Amino acid sequence: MSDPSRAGRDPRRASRWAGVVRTPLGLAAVVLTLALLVLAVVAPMLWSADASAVDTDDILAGPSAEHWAGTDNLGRDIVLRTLVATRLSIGLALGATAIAVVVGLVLGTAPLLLGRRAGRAVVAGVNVAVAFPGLLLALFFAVVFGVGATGAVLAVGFAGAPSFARLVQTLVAGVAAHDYVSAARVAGVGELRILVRHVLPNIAEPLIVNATIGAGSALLSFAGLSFLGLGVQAPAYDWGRLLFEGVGSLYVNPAAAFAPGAAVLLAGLALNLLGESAAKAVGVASPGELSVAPRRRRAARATPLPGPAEPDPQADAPDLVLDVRDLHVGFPARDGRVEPVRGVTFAVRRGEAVGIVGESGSGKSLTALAVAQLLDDLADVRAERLDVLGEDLTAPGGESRRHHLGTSLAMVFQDPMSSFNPTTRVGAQLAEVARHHQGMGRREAMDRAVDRLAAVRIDDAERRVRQYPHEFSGGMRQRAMIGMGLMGSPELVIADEPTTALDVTVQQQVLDLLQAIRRADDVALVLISHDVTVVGDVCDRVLVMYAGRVVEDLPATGLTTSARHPYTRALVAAVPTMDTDLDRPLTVIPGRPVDPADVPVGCAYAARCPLASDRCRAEDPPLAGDGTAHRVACWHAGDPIDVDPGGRPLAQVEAT
Ligand SMILES: Nc1ncnc2c1ncn2[C@@H]1O[C@H](COP(=O)(O)OP(=O)(O)OP(=O)(O)O)[C@@H](O)[C@H]1O
Repeated sequence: MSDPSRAGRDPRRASRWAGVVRTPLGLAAVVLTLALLVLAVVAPMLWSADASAVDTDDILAGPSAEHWAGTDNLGRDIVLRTLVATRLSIGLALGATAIAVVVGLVLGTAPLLLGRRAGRAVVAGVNVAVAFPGLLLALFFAVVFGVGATGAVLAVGFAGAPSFARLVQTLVAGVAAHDYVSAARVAGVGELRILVRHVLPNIAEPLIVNATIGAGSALLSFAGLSFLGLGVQAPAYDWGRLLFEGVGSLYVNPAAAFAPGAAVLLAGLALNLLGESAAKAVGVASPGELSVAPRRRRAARATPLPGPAEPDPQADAPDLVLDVRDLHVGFPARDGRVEPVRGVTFAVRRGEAVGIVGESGSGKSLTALAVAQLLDDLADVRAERLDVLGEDLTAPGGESRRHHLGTSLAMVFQDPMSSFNPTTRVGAQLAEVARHHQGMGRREAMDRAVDRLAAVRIDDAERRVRQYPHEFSGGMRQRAMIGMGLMGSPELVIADEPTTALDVTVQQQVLDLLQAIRRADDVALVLISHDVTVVGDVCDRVLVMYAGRVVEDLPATGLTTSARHPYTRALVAAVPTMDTDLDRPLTVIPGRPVDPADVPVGCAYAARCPLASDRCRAEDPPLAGDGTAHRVACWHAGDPIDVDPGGRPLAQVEAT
């Protein structure tokens, strides 16, 4: 019987690497590199003695049948010496590359592991170092570490480290922005473990490719250092040293410099071509194609705001899982600061399903990310209160908070493809949560993963846990993501557009699943969507967001009948129903959503609102309750809107 774990091994990865030899250039590079490595091993064994044999009768001889590249000033054969020098030359280059990669990895991953300030200092230091030409740095370090082979290895290694550090920073930042890293953070997994388990495996390929190219450059740097007399010292010799000696007799025997020069050229070319071919085959960027590192994501802690903001009327309920008051999320911008979330207040009770709707850019996701502590470290999160499952996120938290939220808060992201680490089997990713938080052993955690996959209605869960994410369909991946949330005992599930990326046929399955989980264990659900119908069907209550604020908070059942804010009414009117006259253009909300960098005075919706008055353009209405659970922020809440015979607000018809 075949081993299912083997069956699940990612075959695409291996075949990508095999693609290196499918191009003539790649094949030539592989053959040349292998030949070099073989030579490095066998040449000193075969010809070391002959290459050192002094022949005072035949010094500085030109090329001949016996000595193809002539002899040096002690009558030693140049070709043999060049062949024997392969081992030291390649060895030194690989040693220096290893140093560059290790130091680069330490510096490149530091921003992820260290705090914001220290991380930035490291990034700044690396940026300054990258600005210096590599050879200049190598010369500087060669002087610092002293003349000789060891000093040269350290010099070339440290000189190459900044560009590797920059590369690693870029790669780490790219991977750290993926949802599976966010998911691991929500699960309370520490940064070091995230780095080892999720980040490093996903940057290994580009790192190997770039290290190969780096080895080619190191080889050239060595030749340069030895040529300048700063590298390998006699009686040892590498290609650079031979070049140095050959140049001394250039006018007597030019071939003495040509042979080691050609070796450096060939070896450098082989390694560079190999790296470039691998980059193309594997589909990663080589150093020249890499851009400046994008920002990484790390939990931005909320700063307490002085109160008081008017609480959600149900904030006094004893069973709150979420109590958010006056939440602001800002980012540094060119002209100071933009604030896409501008004072959001709401509460969610145990077992309650609350939907958040609004057009793109209204601040829905930022609100959810602030609650899950997943915002970029540049985000400035302020709140009068930000209590999640009884944990005060405006206060510093420790391991126990991480543990509590890791098992009680689950996050489901929009893109099921990026929600899982592509290099790790699904079961192992689910099991990580149980092993980390519940202290389960490998077997027990895997059993639970199987159980949870079965709970989210994935057939043949025993086999599926051993598969990689790409072997799952989109809908299955999304269900598996929900299954990951169920590895602990969640009390709150935050789902950010969980069905947007899915086929319509599986959307309903995922929504049904969320409903079933909620009902079975009295789990609270915050469902973010731009689809009013989805939220209306699934949730008990709906928060309507506009320009970073909640403009209406109403029971889901009242969405079509008792919405009072003109924006909510417009959102509902924009959804086609069975009665919609399909011969007429569909209703749209005129104008554009507000740019967070340019929020107008007064009500942000005024410019698009058919009811807008002078007061609306001057004063921003507060989110006020009417004694029931219904809250609305509008000076004209519930006023009739003149409509045309098709039910479209007249102001909107004019504008469209
Ligand atoms: N890191 C950031 N820096 C600056 N602005 C940001 C950042 N992240 C988000 N924004 C801005 O904040 C606003 C709200 O973003 P958010 O993702 O919360 O919107 P949303 O309502 O969830 O929209 P969508 O439905 O498109 O996801 C957007 O205008 C966005 O451009």
